Amino acid sequence: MIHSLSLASLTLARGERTLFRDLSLTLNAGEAVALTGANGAGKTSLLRAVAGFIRPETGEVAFHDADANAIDPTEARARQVHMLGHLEGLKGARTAREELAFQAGWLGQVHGGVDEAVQTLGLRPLLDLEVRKLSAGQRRRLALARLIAAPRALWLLDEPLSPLDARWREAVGALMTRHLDGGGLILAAVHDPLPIPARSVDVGAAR
Ligand SMILES: Nc1ncnc2c1ncn2[C@@H]1O[C@H](COP(=O)(O)OP(=O)(O)OP(=O)(O)O)[C@@H](O)[C@H]1O
Repeated sequence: MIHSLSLASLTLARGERTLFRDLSLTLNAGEAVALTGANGAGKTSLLRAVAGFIRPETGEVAFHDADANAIDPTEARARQVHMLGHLEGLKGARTAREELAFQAGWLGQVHGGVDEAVQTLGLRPLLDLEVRKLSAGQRRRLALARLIAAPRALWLLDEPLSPLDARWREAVGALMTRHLDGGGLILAAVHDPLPIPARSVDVGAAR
């Protein structure tokens, strides 16, 4: 299981533009880091680089287990990392129930995981609605279900709380705390502080 994530001297560019240079960061089991910075600073791009969707110009993303052995990045990303982006990866024409079943099949749910996610995220009244008919906050809760249904060590979350109301921010905060208490890791791009203790890293400062 991933016990630490390290970013060493990462430089990221999109097109002609360098977003940031030489960003280094270590995240250990039980810790959360909040990536901050202005619009366009590169927070989402950094999450995507950790997830393996963008190749850095320089530097390295490495995953280690509890014995400090390197985990093959492809293996780590395929089985031990959740990336939850703005677009959430949901299909509008599916019902919430179909979406949950699809996600669970795709990601490999634990026994009873979907039921637990439905319960924890208050999804029961939404199950027969098409995803496109859900509000932004309801859709986000549906997207967050995969974190419960198919547990993985490292959560990469892009503004996870932004569409949620106070009640669900608190509930997702409790979910994050439980994840960290169980040895999980959270790297989240945010504009507002996370409702859990987290180190802040200003992506915009690494220029
Ligand atoms: N696919 C892409 N091709 C080219 N440029 C891109 C691409 N995706 C993002 N960018 C550019 O990279 C820069 C950083 O974008 P990114 O989404 O990482 O910023 P961010 O810090 O997450 O911003 P925000 O706070 O607005 O979400 C932006 O200038 C954006 O236009």
